[in-house]
Amino acid sequence: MSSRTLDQFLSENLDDLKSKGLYNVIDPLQSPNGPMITISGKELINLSSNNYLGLATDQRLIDAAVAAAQKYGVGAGAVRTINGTLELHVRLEEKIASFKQTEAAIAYQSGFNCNMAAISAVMDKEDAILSDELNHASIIDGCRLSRAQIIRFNHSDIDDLRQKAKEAKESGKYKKLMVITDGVFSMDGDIAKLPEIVEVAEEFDLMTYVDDAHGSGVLGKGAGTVKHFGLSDKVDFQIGTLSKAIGVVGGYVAGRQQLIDWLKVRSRPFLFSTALTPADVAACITAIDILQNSTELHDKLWANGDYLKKGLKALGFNIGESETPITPCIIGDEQQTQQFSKRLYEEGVYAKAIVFPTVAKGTGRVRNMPTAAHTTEMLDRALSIYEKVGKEMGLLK
Ligand SMILES: Cc1ncc(COP(=O)(O)O)c(C=O)c1O
Repeated sequence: MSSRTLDQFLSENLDDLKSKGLYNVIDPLQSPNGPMITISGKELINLSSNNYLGLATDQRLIDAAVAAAQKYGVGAGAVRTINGTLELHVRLEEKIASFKQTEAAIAYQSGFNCNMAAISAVMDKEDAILSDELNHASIIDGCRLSRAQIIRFNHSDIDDLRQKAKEAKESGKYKKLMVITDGVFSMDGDIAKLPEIVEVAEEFDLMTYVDDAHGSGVLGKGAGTVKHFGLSDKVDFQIGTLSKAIGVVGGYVAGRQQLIDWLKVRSRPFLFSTALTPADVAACITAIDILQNSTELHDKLWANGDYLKKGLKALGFNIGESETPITPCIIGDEQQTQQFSKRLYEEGVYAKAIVFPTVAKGTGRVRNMPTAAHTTEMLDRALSIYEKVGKEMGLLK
């Protein structure tokens, strides 16, 4: 018998979400998550995946995954510290460290897990964290879990960060201070002002933590935002995901050997959750190998990003201030944004509407994620659908 309290809680809250149009219905894919996808039998141009380089469907990764599953089986069998560490995990961590130009690295089961793990292994209730107000949910949850004081600074506002860092330092209330930022902000495609953030960190002795989920594989010729700015020896924690440009699943911290040694004995998802599967790990190693040996996919991604941006701008859409291939198409009104995304879908483009509370009220947008796997024909077709729907809805002249 189910609890009446639970039933009441769920009905009330589900009804509330549905009445506000905030209940997210999930459309399962009937195809791989490539540049074209199939949903409910309908073929669509996919502009909503984080598979930036097209590696999620790359045959070289698939072959590596199959070979690893045949050699090691489908599961790691235990947590890393019992006997779930296969030689493949060690190779992956060495590979990440060489990719990121750090002394060492540690891999986790997801990027989300990684932020929960790393922040709480180092920070505690006597500490404070300066966190960009637009940081990802996993950073926010990792900060909360650590029980440190969270001090939010205005998005990419270095004066605000400096002022708050100064106050925190001079208050004498905290043992350790850390500044955390995304490397690339996924809703607008803007890049964190890392050189200035590092300067403030040096001034007030802050640890530096950069979550480069959307910058790895994309900036710094693939090595990420920290490399893009030449700051590999200035950032303490370089976080990344293996699920976006790398195309598989997992997350990691790259940094100094001592930091990684500490995370291996103190970060709870490493100690208490089963290791990444052999197939995932082998595919990740192959992906990083590809990125280290060629910039072809990276260059294609940027070329496609520029092409889509120019096309949308020429049509008259507001594409914001993105500095990366992420291309928002800002509509404003929430309902109109939802309607726009729905019409794009009907015409053959899958581009999700992103509205409040994920972004500020009145800045609803359809977010486009071009990838290296899109062809010019696909992008041209998407642009002509944008034009048709934009005109039909009175969004374009
Ligand atoms: C900045 C940031 N960090 C972490 C994550 C979580 O990564 P994963 O999907 O690998 O768990 C995401 C994913 O959306 C992200 O955007």
